[in-house]
Amino acid sequence: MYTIQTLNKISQSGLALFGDNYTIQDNLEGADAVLVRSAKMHDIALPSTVKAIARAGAGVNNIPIEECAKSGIVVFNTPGANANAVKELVLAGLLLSSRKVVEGINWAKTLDTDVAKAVEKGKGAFVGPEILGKKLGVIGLGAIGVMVANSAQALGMEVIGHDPYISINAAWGLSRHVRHAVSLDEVLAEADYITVHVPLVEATKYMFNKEAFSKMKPGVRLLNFSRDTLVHNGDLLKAIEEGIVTTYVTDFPVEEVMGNPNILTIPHLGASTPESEENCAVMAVQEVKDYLENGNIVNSVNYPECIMAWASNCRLAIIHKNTPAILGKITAIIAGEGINIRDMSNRSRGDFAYTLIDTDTYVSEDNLKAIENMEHIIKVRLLVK
Ligand SMILES: NC(=O)C1=CN([C@@H]2O[C@H](COP(=O)(O)OP(=O)(O)OC[C@H]3O[C@@H](n4cnc5c(N)ncnc54)[C@H](O)[C@@H]3O)[C@@H](O)[C@H]2O)C=CC1
Ligand SMILES: O=C(O)C(=O)COP(=O)(O)O
Repeated sequence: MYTIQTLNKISQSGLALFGDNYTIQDNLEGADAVLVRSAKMHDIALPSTVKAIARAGAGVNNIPIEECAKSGIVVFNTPGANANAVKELVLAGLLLSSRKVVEGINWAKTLDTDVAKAVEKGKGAFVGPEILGKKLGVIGLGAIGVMVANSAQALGMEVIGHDPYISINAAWGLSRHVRHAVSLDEVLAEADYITVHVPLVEATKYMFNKEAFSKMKPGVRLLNFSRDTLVHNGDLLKAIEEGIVTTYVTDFPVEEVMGNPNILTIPHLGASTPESEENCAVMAVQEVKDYLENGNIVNSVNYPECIMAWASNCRLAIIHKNTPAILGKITAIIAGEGINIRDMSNRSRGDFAYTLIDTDTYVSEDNLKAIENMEHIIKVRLLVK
């Protein structure tokens, strides 16, 4: 039996996949794994029973992934599972940043008499440009950025993209019409519209600051469907005052940006579609189940990918530091008991590593303890098929 805690509302079609061997609860007591969306986990003390956290979504800045790695908690996310939902809202955001639809609707709501006449008289206040032929800069060409770039191109925009770390898969998916911008400055200088699709990490925090705004084309429209603090809000407000930014569309409103007529605040709706919620939940549940039951690691953000088909009925799943000679010591303990190893896989990522070992028979309690007590070993699990 396994116990799962959900920290946010997770789609039922995903949770149903857990099946009878799982209990789902809303507290951490005895939890083997946690499912989360945007809830902040940095201040939550996790019990030692927790082996995995799955973020049903893309961004993991709400989870202390380094600390989790140190204590042997594997953190997963669901790459691409909500990308289409975000792409569709970004396309809406592009249009809303241009045409004064929100302002116009709000004004129209105030009309109650002689409406048709008032509309024709007042509509001149809500003129906004078309996006056709305008230049869109896409910063970050991952799951979302690629979809946005391709769709904007199909809508007739000229698209330039910047991503120094673009993956081969993403590059394969990118339309050949999207021009490669070698530097961020190139995008800032040329684009009429800029949309940002990078993760929030130390290196990207406040990437839109005073210096970046000073390099932008006056009148630019900026879209942020990624995270609040990618943009320095104080510098943004000045850039709006100075006429550099015409409209800022954000999916991450905070107090500082509320009430500004040039800022459209969307209440973090990027991934809020039934399709995306289901996709994310299904992927997150599959990842957690595969890890808890088989020891396989797929789509982790703090541990290496490691997948091995069962070669016997007994498996050791060992999380350890990525340090020399550790495998020899583990296998020496197993061999000392006269147990044969049928298959083995060892993968590393930065300071951490993971080893799966399938043995002919069960390693004894004493020797499991001996492995657990070795220097650089973080967590040991014995799995049974
Ligand atoms: N508004 C919403 O509801 C949602 C927001 N997001 C946000 O969008 C972000 C991106 O999501 P995905 O596209 O799914 O992630 P992804 O991991 O597929 O793509 C991120 C891309 O950013 C690139 N990148 C990293 N640092 C960069 C830099 N300094 N300059 C340019 N490119 C850089 C990476 O190489 C990668 O290709 C997430 O991290 C999350 O913060 C994601 C899903 C929903
Ligand atoms: O996946 C992401 O990074 C998101 O921002 C989506 O967040 P949510 O799952 O809607 O709370």
